[in-house]
Order: sequence, then structure tokens, then C-alpha cells
Amino acid sequence: MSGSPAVVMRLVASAYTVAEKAGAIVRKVLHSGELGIVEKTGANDLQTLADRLAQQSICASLYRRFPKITIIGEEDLPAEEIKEDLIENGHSEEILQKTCPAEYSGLKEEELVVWVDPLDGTKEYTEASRLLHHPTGALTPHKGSDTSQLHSTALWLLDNVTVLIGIAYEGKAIAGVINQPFYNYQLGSGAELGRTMWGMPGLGAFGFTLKEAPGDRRIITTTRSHSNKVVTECVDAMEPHEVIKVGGAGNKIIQLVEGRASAYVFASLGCKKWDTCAPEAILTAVGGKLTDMHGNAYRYDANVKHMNSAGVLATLRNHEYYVSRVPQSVRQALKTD
Ligand SMILES: Nc1ncnc2c1ncn2[C@@H]1O[C@H](COP(=O)(O)O)[C@@H](OP(=O)(O)O)[C@H]1O
Ligand SMILES: [Mg+2]
Ligand SMILES: [Mg+2]
Ligand SMILES: [Mg+2]
Repeated sequence: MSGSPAVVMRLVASAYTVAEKAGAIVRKVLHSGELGIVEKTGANDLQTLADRLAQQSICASLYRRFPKITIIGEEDLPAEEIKEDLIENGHSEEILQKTCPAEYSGLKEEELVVWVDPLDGTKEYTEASRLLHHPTGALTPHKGSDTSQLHSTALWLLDNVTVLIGIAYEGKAIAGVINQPFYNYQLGSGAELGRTMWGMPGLGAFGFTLKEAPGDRRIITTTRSHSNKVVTECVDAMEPHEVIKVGGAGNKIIQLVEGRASAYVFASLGCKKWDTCAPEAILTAVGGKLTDMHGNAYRYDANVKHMNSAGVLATLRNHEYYVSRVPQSVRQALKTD
């Protein structure tokens, strides 16, 4: 490679390190026990101090380096001076060494739209915190006790949490970074937590080992905390061998690319563009697909509606099969934009 790296590669390289910093913020707020929970549209739509600080950190850090990009974040926050210790100036040298796919090498800052979900799986994050900071002391469990069970549940819930930074060009998700702040929780208290995955269609996906779910089983992953009758009906219509209910859109895509699930099925509105942009880029980079329940692609232009009104259907393989199983009643309830 000659000359300076492509703008989009520099942006992905920065987003990688910025997502790591956001992941560290998410861990720190959890340990403080002071979550500062705010209800947005209702009890299942929450915002915590971690969502706020992580978004401020991501947006301010990226804007400082790339002043002309458009960033759209999940949280509505007042414009205010960001504390310097929230700024991340680093980048991943490894990403800068990669060759940018030719079609993206000439993209300009002002053509890029960045979709930020500072904390995906907020519901699970708050539930985990409640368990960990429970008066019976689940933070310091004794083996075999009830608190040990609470502790395990809390850690499992935390594994649902991710930080999502997606990059779009001409309405398409062209790069994505996912940080999973509590990854490796199974290794115990001394372990270093967290990992970062990233991907770009045309270049590949990194930070995890791609695995396909068993071809002879339909394992469906769906929402844990935002279900309703239509969501359940649609999952049942897939005739699943197994259903895995977990939190977070990012986490459900991780289930797909690591071979634990064959399809992510969410026949409801609720997910937004910041939930799907980064996951879609990584999934597409390994040959998968993310669409609405009709099999139509979502667009990520700066001016699109934030809500993914026609649901989310994502697979690594056999997308058409799952589209074909969506019941007529669901198709009617969820219209493509
Ligand atoms: N009915 C709803 N209301 C608000 N947010 C919803 C929702 N259904 C899904 N979402 C959002 O979509 C993401 C994935 O949902 P789920 O975990 O239920 O699969 C979560 O993102 P956040 O945690 O970033 O808000 C969640 O809040
Ligand atoms: Mg939210
Ligand atoms: Mg989200
Ligand atoms: Mg969020």
C-alpha cells in the first residue's frame, strides 16, 4: 500500500479504540453501582449514566478527528462541553495496515454517516446491576449459595451488553465495530474483560472466529425483554428446534457469527438504525444478511427514519428460508417503509 490510509480506514481504526474506551466506561459505571437510570418512553426503554457517558465519549472523540462526518447516536443529550478524560485519541494500527476495498478508498469524511449505540442491551445491564449490588452481596458470592446463583445470572446478563459503532455510505452499512465489555467473564475475577470485533464487507471480519450453526437445526435467537404476541408467533412459525432469548441486537449478531444461532428474528418495531448498522456490516462481511421481515434491506442515510419499523431478520445462511416462513399476519402488521 502506498500513500496515506483511506479516510474510512482511519475512521474504522479510530472507532475501534473509541469503542474500547466506551466499553471501559460501561464497566466502570457498573462497578460504581450508581447507574443514574432514566426512563425514556417507558420501563423497558431505559438510559443510564453509562449510555450517556459512552455516547459523549464516542461522539466527541470521533468528531475531534473527523469534524466533517455525520454522527447519529441513540441518546438525546444536551450539547455541553465534554470532559477531556472522556476523549480517546488512539487508533488501531492493525486496521490502518489493512488495504481498503477499492470501492471505498476515495470516500470523503462528509460522505460518511456514523450510527452509534453507546450501550446496547441497557435493560439487561440494569438488571445485572440490580443483582450484583443486591443487599445480600452477590458481588462476593459463596459457592453453591443463592447469591452465587444471582452472581452467575448477573454475569450472563452483562455478556449481552455491547457498544456499537456502524459506518454507512450511500445508505449502506460499510463497516462496523462491536465492543463487548464483559466478554471473558467466565474466567473469574482476575481476567481481563472485553473484546472488540470489527468488519467491512469486501475486506472481512476480525476479532472472533467465524462458526456456522449446525445446518440441520433451526436455532432462533430473539428478544429477551421486548417480546409480544406477534414476536412469539413469528418465532414459532419458523418451526425452531431451539429458541435463545438474549438481550441486545449486537449480541444476537454475535450469536449468529459464532454458530450459536441460525437466525435472529424480531417481528416488531423497537430496534433502530444504531442497533443494526454495525452488526449488519460485520454480518455482511462474513456472507450473512440483515433485512426487515419482508427480506428488504434497511438504509442508513443520515436522513432516514430511526425506527426499523418492519422488524429485524438476520442470518448467516439460508435467509430466504426464514423470509418465506414469516406468516402473512406478521407481514401485514409490519409494513416496509
Ligand atoms: N419495544 C422497544 N422499545 C424500545 N427499545 C426497543 C424495543 N424493542 C427493541 N428495542 C431496542 O432494540 C435493542 C435490542 O432489543 P432486545 O434486546 O430486546 O432484542 C435494544 O437497544 P438498547 O438496549 O440499546 O436500547 C432495545 O432497547
Ligand atoms: Mg436504549
Ligand atoms: Mg441498542
Ligand atoms: Mg443503546
